[in-house]
Parts: sequence; structure tokens; C-alpha cells
Amino acid sequence: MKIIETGIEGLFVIEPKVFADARGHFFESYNKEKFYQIGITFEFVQDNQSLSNAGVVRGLHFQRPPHAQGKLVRVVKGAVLDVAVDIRKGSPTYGKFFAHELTEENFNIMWIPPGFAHGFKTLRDHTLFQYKCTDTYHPESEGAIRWNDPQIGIDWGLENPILSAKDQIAPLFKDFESPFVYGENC
Ligand SMILES: Cc1cn([C@H]2C[C@H](O)[C@@H](COP(=O)(O)OP(=O)(O)O[C@H]3O[C@@H](C)C(=O)[C@@H](O)[C@H]3O)O2)c(=O)[nH]c1=O
Repeated sequence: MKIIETGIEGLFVIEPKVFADARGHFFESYNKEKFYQIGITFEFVQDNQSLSNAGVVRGLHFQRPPHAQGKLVRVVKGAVLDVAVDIRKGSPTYGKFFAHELTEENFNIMWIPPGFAHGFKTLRDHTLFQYKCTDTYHPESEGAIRWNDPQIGIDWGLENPILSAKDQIAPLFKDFESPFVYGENC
């Protein structure tokens, strides 16, 4: 298992050790003890899966405390450009984002701690995206920031993605009051 640093504290990518043989491959997508040793000390209480065709953007999403979610995200089939934005007020990288391709070939897993807005763009049809969450779904605590916010400035490489109705009207970063305070509640 290798760790890829992102330049944003707490956010990193895990490259699991993959065992390939004549039958196919095998890898540990989650191991409580090993992931604990690299700093993922949370308990995971919900697993999610979404399927999207190419050109879909989902995001940028988070849940407000006390239902903030850390997410361990990966692609099972297909490929995405995965993005996490630091929304921890007082963080040295507040408002900065990290983008990384997660694909069925690279097996990369991204750890997104509480205090980040998360989103992804699917790069291929029939992309299966799976993630573990440290809190359960609380629709009343859901928050979002506009996917193409000019201040955050993510280069998604597409103009007109397929978006949910909710994501089309998400607030801009300039109108956004983050509920996360670095070192306090995240
Ligand atoms: C997130 C979620 C949604 N739902 C339901 C609500 C809705 O009817 C349907 C689709 O929900 P959404 O449109 O919010 O799905 P989606 O846009 O895929 O939302 C997800 O996006 C990525 C980027 C994340 O980081 C996730 O945390 C989550 O916010 O599924 C649940 O039942 N449980 C859940 O945990």
C-alpha cells in the first residue's frame, strides 16, 4: 500500500497492493487495522454506490456537523476525475481543491476527511463509483457548492455536464458560510 500526498492536510490517495494472477486480481479495498495505521481512525457506517455515464458531474457535496462525513471513495468500473475542496475555515488550504483520476485500472482510493466538499466527473460510460462513509445520510444536513464555481476554479474539462436539479442551483462559494472550523469540528 502506497500513499500519495495531495498538498492538503488530511487528504490523501491510497494505492493498494494488487495481486494479479491467471484468474484476475485481488486487493484489499478496506482493512480497518491497516487504514487506522495511516490515520483513518473513523468508523464507517454506510456504503454507497452510484452508476453514471460519461459526462456526469455529481457534486460538490458535504454534510454539515454533527453529521459530517469522511468518505473513502473509489471506482469499481470505469473512471472518474475525483475532486475534494477544503472547506475548513482557518485551514491553510481553505478553498483549495485537489483533483485525481480514480480508474478501474489504477485501483486508487481517495480518503476525504470531514471538512471537504466532494464531487466527481465520470470519464466513461457505465462508471460504478463506491464509497464508505463515516456518518449516515441526513438529507436535512446536506450542503453543496456549485460544481463550476469560478472562485474555486476546478478545470472539469467540460461545459455542459449532466447534473442533478439540486446541483444546478447549488450556492456559489462567495455566498457560502462553511460550518467547518479547522481543528475544532473537523
Ligand atoms: C447521498 C444519498 C442519497 N440518497 C438518495 C437521495 C436521492 O433520492 C438519491 C440520489 O441522491 P443524490 O442526488 O444526492 O446523489 P449524488 O449526487 O450521487 O450524491 C452523492 O454525491 C457524491 C459526490 C458524494 O460525495 C456523496 O456524499 C453524495 O452527496 O439517493 C440516499 O438515499 N442516501 C444517501 O446517502
